[in-house]
Amino acid sequence: MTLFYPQAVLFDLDGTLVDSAPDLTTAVNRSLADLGRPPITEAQARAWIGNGARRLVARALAGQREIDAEPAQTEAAMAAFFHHYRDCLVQASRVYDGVVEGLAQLAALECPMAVVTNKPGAFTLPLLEALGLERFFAVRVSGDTLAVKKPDPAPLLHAAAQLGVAAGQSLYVGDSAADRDAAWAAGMPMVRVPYGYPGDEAVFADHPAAMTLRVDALAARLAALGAMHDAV
Ligand SMILES: O=C(O)COP(=O)(O)O
Repeated sequence: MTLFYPQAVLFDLDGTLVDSAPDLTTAVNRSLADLGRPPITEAQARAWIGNGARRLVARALAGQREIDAEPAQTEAAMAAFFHHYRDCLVQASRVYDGVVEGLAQLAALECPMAVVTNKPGAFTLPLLEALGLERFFAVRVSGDTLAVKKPDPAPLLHAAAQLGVAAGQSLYVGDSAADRDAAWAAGMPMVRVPYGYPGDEAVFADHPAAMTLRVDALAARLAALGAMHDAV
């Protein structure tokens, strides 16, 4: 039997590397206020993040997760969101425990790493830079880098190709059903973090991810596996 040892590790951003829900809630609520609409709670935002900013804003306008069509004010609310989120991008957002340590250990193993997020590209690099994480990632794929976003597999396949590693030789680390479905469709093994914004827990209950691990625990396992590999 050959051990699976990933040649690259790809990471989701919101809910996996960074808890961005408080600042996303602030930006959404400032946008709703501009339109004279009532605010949402942070708990609602946590359940509605994961399919890109536009879907979050549309869900906030509709007041529910499941929506058949975008509410009429979505375009105006999105323009306001882009304005407001710039102002509060890193007020309360924080890196999850174990992330910096884990990324540093993977960097020391010379593991190529990428971020694959549904967040608009205008916010991805500024957020990573403000939190000191950008240095770890050779490749960043955002929600608007391609014409499609997760759960479509294309962003993961694009990131793996940019790193020069086959999808099946890469590992994706995420928190949501969109992450799980994108990884599955890309033929990429997935590790789920034990926190984040799963959104629809029922989906995970039916089809669990491969493993649930914090980023530091994942890095420690890969370091141990690598040492075993080298010893053979
Ligand atoms: O903007 C979002 O929906 C969050 O994006 P992510 O969880 O893919 O990082």
